[in-house]
Amino acid sequence: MSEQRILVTYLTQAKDLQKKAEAIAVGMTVGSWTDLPAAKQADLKPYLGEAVGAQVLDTLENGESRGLITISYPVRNFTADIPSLLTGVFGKLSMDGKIKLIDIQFPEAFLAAFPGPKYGISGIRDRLGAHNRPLLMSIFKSCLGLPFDDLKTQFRAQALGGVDLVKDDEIFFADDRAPFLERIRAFKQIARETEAETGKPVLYAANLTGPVTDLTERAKRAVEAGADCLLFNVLAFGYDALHRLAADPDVQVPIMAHPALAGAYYPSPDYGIGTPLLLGKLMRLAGADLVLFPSPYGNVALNKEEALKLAEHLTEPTGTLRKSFPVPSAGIHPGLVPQLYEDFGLDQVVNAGGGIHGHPGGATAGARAFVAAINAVVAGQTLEDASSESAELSQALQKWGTK
Ligand SMILES: CSCCC(=O)C(=O)COP(=O)(O)O
Repeated sequence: MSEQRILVTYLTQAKDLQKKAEAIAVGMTVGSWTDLPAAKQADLKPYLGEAVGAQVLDTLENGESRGLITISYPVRNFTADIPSLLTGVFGKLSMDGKIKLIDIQFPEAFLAAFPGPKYGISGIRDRLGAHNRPLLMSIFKSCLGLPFDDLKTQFRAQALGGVDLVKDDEIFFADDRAPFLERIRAFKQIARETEAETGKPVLYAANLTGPVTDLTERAKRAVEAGADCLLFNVLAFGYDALHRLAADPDVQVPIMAHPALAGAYYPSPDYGIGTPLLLGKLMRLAGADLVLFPSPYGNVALNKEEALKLAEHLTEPTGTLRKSFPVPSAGIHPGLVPQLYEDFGLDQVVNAGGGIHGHPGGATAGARAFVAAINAVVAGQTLEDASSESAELSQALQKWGTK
């Protein structure tokens, strides 16, 4: 493991990108190099970073070059966790002028220290018995402050429409009117009733909240209460909190990563962390079974190339890590299902809040419209054709159109 190296790519600008890369390679590892006596150099060499590439993309008006630099770091510099990794390759560097962390490539030995998703795409599909189509998820709109009975009614309505998963709103922390364990038990009972009626199971993703020191215990209690899945605000709690939940053998449920806070990291072209790494590679490494991210077409759209790369990182072969489900989200309505299918394929979760609850016929009709749209695209049918057999889909297309 000690001979292996981690390759890190940054987007930055400088008069001389190669020189900047060399300075970072030293500065982020042993601190100084040329000034060290030979004996000290020999001692520290195994820890020294190395500039392995500099690629100019643009020449700026001030004469500087803007481009990609790649630095290799010895694996021995890190402990097997994401806080060590991010601090080691981008900690103080993230505050040192225009520099954006774009990608990290891991050697097998480093990857092997991370268990990754416990269920992944295949485990979730097995649990639902749904293998040949995108899954469908509905989001509570909203949760905060609502009486428990209203939430039960909302849950039943969504489940009756045929969704595969229902998730809490990510801002549902103050849940005293519908406490975490009580609503897990109540929704489980409703899920049993709706499955008896529709023949379809539905999984409920409950928002896991609380002090970070209590998370594992709360997750275990959720599992004992019958939880199917946990929603988790990974960036707010930190990747390592997800890692520890995913690695715990008693937390036997899939974990769904919400991207809340991601906008504080990725939108700048010059600073922060690129989305494919932030919400793709690192979420999977930390153990997310499903990862929500802004789709390229909705109300908080992500650049399409980045969204596709992000999904690729969640699903491409990576060591022994299971694949995470891409969940392109925000502003999704049934008319977007053909585009979602074209872009993200079979292995995705179609996810909607407003696109289900805003249906003129209510949430059950909204979910049915999505089910009809998903079945249509998988069968190679147009939505227009499918809408002649689904009044709910027809109404949805009238309301939202197909773009
Ligand atoms: C920005 S990705 C997270 C999407 C999300 O959590 C959400 O509530 C989307 O709701 P919508 O009504 O836009 O489907």
